[in-house]
Amino acid sequence: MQKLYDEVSSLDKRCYENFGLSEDILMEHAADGMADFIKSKFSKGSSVLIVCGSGNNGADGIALARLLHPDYNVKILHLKKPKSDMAKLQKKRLDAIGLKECCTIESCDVLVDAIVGTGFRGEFNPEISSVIDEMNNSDAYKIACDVPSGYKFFADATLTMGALKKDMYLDAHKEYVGDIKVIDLGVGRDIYECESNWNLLDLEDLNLPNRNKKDTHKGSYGHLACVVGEKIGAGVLCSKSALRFGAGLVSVVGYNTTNIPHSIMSSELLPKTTSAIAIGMGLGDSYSDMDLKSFLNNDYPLIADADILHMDILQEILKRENVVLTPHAKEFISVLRLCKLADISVDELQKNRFKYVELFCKTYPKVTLLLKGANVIIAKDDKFFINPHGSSKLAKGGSGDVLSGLIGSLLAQRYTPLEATFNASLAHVSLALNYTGSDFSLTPDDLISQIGKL
Ligand SMILES: NC(=O)C1=CN([C@@H]2O[C@H](COP(=O)(O)OP(=O)(O)OC[C@H]3O[C@@H](n4cnc5c(N)ncnc54)[C@H](O)[C@@H]3O)[C@@H](O)[C@H]2O)[C@H](O)CC1
Ligand SMILES: [K+]
Repeated sequence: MQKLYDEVSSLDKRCYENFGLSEDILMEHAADGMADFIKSKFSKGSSVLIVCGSGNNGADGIALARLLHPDYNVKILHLKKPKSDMAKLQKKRLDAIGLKECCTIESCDVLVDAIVGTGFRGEFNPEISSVIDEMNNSDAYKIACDVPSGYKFFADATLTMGALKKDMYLDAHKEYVGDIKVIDLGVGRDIYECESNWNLLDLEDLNLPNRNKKDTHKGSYGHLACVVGEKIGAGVLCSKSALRFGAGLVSVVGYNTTNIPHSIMSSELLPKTTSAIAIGMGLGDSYSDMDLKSFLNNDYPLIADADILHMDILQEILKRENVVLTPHAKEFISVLRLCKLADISVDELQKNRFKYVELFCKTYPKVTLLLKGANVIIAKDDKFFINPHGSSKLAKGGSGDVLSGLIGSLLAQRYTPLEATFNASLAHVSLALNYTGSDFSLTPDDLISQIGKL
């Protein structure tokens, strides 16, 4: 797990004040980290074009040019005259060793975007936009210094300074960042970083269910009751995934339980041995609120997904102690509307995913939320996690039902709601990563059949 930050200038300040490391020292380490990265990937003599802006992001780029010259065929393009004190200082140092400047985006092996970093505001003017378009059309290996400029530069790798920035994990930014690597700035990351409520999940954080105890039986692993309605297929996918992920027993529950697999049980009412409930997937609108209340008149841990996220009964669900909500963007705006927290468009949500998740969690601190997306957000109270390992392979009907089953299974096996949710989410993305077929071909059944190989 790695920490994520809204901003790192306060962390830089700690370096100046607590460790006697000046801005200059931090910048030299930033440039050195980028130089090491390039040296590890490209042999001496490779051509490197560095495009610089006028602030400290540009200054990082100018320092990089000095460190690579003359072993590499370095060219520098100043889009604007150096303006910040550090950019002026770095330019003076570079001028002292003499380096060719160029004025167009020439063909090169490595192209470094040091136009703007965290100081970017507003929009680019057409001139800079067209340079970035040219850079994007280059065949070079593309490196973003700190962050891709304005999230318009398509990087193969983003070399980010000091610590991970939350903004890099906004869904829309996933196209631009490429592989992300943190560069240490003169002190180890553990020393540079301070507390943060936001964390990035690593695949290694996955904690799978275990069967280490020998004297057990199916009841030891819980019983998930999956309340199904009109579209039975969704409930079946959820149930099959839950059973495969270790729940001792799984039942589909409701009025429509025909044609279900032999391994799944069925009943009209909640089974007595129920230890967790999954509700919402394929529910349709055939149940009255009274019917639904009969499934909710208990305090079992519960995962709510899909159709139920649009229903008034959600208010009742949110009062429960151990509840997990797994909306996608459209469902989350419905949840926010039902809760009278915000009436917003999907677009507004996607631009401000972190803010609206924080708003929801502040109002419902007992609820665990998983907001689906290119980068999944998992949150409870003041703890926030981003799972960035999902891929477009998962963009298919039924993937979410499998995820609900994984969460429900862990809830039934008595993981806490937060643990159940982030472990299920990590398992879900791992299933897609492990799938060896073509990207477009993954089906929910493929996901379920991979569970046994985790
Ligand atoms: N710990 C760290 O992350 C460190 C980061 N470093 C680098 O410093 C930059 C941030 O530098 P700063 O000077 O604050 O800002 P920028 O260079 O990103 O941008 C300011 C620069 O850009 C111009 N500008 C702003 N908006 C626009 C716009 N819409 N169009 C055109 N130009 C724009 C503005 O006029 C300024 O001139 C960080 O990203 C790192 O790369 C340090 O190296 C040390 C530690
Ligand atoms: K940049």
